[in-house]
Amino acid sequence: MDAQLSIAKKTHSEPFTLDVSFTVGNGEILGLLGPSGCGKSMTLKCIAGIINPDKGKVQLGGVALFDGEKGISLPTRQRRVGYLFQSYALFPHMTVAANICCGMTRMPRESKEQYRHRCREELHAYLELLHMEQFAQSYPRHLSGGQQQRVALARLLASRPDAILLDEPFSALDDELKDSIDQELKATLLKTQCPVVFVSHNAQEIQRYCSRTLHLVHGHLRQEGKSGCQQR
Ligand SMILES: Nc1ncnc2c1ncn2[C@@H]1O[C@H](COP(=O)(O)OP(=O)(O)OP(=O)(O)O)[C@@H](O)[C@H]1O
Repeated sequence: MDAQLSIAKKTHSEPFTLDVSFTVGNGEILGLLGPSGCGKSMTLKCIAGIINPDKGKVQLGGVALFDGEKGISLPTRQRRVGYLFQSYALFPHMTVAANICCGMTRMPRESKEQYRHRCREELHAYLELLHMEQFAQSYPRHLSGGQQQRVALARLLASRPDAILLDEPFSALDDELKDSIDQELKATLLKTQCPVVFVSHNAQEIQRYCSRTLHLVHGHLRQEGKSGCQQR
């Protein structure tokens, strides 16, 4: 995935400009690290199509999702980009299981019975991966912030997107839980063979997951460096 984004926004205090350019390979987890307000979420929103940059391009698998010069801007739903919002955006009237399964639109449909069987298997695998087995029939309003965050992550993975954008995916989880899901979740992300952008203000978290880190300061990339951990 290639992203070149340029955007200027008027805020209440001072104008904010974002100017970033980066490439993420298939099966690569790229870290985007920076303090609050530096433009991390705005970068992801431009890729997902929630806001349009003023200029630039976003290419995914040879398809132009956005091209300012050519006037291309695919609607969010056509981009096949899985975006884990900071607010989780779960469907309140659906159980945890239904929230996860409703994302499974790309599951092969050989027969109705096989499809159901595969959905059940995947649902179980994601619930187990994220330590949420006992909450399958719960509703989001009965879950803690950290539990809702894990459901949103499971739903994103279940949707088999072509690119994955994670905005502070562990902000609501305690350290013990983070440690216990770390390795398997990283392996799951790598197995998707998608480009993954992992946004955080926590350098240790980025180091654990990412092979490469971009540092964002006031909307501009400062430097690019190895984070010191092996990706595979
Ligand atoms: N829709 C918008 N219109 C105008 N300004 C915006 C808009 N969205 C964000 N901003 C401003 O752009 C800047 C970057 O915001 P962004 O949400 O990308 O920060 P962030 O790095 O993700 O921070 P955090 O870690 O706190 O979520 C901030 O100064 C913010 O006030």
